Amino acid sequence: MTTGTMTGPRRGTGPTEGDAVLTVDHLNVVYQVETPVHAVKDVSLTLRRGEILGLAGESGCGKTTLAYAVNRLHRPPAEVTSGSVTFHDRGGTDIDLLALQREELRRFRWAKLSMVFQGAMNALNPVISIRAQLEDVLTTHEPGMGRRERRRRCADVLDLVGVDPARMNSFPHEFSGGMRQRVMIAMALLLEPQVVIMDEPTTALDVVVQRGILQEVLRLRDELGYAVVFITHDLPLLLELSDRIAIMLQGEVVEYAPADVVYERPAHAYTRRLLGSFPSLTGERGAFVRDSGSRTDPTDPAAGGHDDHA
Ligand SMILES: Nc1ncnc2c1ncn2[C@@H]1O[C@H](COP(=O)(O)OP(=O)(O)OP(=O)(O)O)[C@@H](O)[C@H]1O
Repeated sequence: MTTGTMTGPRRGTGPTEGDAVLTVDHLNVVYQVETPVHAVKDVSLTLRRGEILGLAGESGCGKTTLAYAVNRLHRPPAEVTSGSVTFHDRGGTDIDLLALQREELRRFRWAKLSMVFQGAMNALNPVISIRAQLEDVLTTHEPGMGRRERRRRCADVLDLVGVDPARMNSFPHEFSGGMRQRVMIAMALLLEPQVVIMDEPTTALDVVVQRGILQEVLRLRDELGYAVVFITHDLPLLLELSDRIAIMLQGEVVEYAPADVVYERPAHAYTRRLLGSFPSLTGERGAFVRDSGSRTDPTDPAAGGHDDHA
């Protein structure tokens, strides 16, 4: 699915070289089934602080397997057979993610690195209020936080993603899909992580709602400084959003470069084929997520504002 026309790729204004927050080094993941599937092959990537890294490639190329392994969410038969994943914490400590024990991992996830999954809007518990679900994350990770502060943090984070905090006591079914997805993004930002992995976070939503949410993710990235690994089939969208893009093919990263370089001088034949398969990249070009300013006009549905209230 594409999100319509565009003006071109983002040009390198991203974070400076060297300030890495996450390093994936020669990572290999194999599904140990009867005929083993080598789903991630020798992948090396560096995510810089505050960077948006787009990960694209056709269905089955290993994007989700890679994202899960990075966050240690993979389950058997998936096995990391070699390589390393290092998180470079803000305080200067390096954390070997593949070596974390269960309790350390529990503390790490959401707090330092959070993930918004495919179809995440359906991950909310329908019979528990939004407030209770957000507060639950805070109670688990910040047990010392007082009730009033918890409530304030939940309200703040909902406000950040464009959900009226006055609706905090509502249940997920009272929200539209777009608003539920905003709540999931709020949850992912609740503990102010340094990295957010978004795996097809908005593909279930219509194009206008999708753009509104992604504009928000970009604006918040500028405000809060987290880095994003953004996974989608939608290459035109990735070109708009990302500082750098990695293209995967059959488990391997075959192209890894700034968005404008991928667009203008793709090195790999597969990238050229992929670019050619999106008419919006070769036809007339229109609005551009990044060019629409920090906040969209909520009264202008074409601008992808907050028109997805339930
Ligand atoms: N449980 C499993 N057992 C065996 N093979 C699997 C399993 N899960 C995934 N695979 C295989 O691993 C490869 C990578 O799958 P993965 O879901 O990571 O790809 P993807 O790029 O995220 O696809 P999509 O875009 O459709 O989500 C595919 O060949 C898939 O068939």
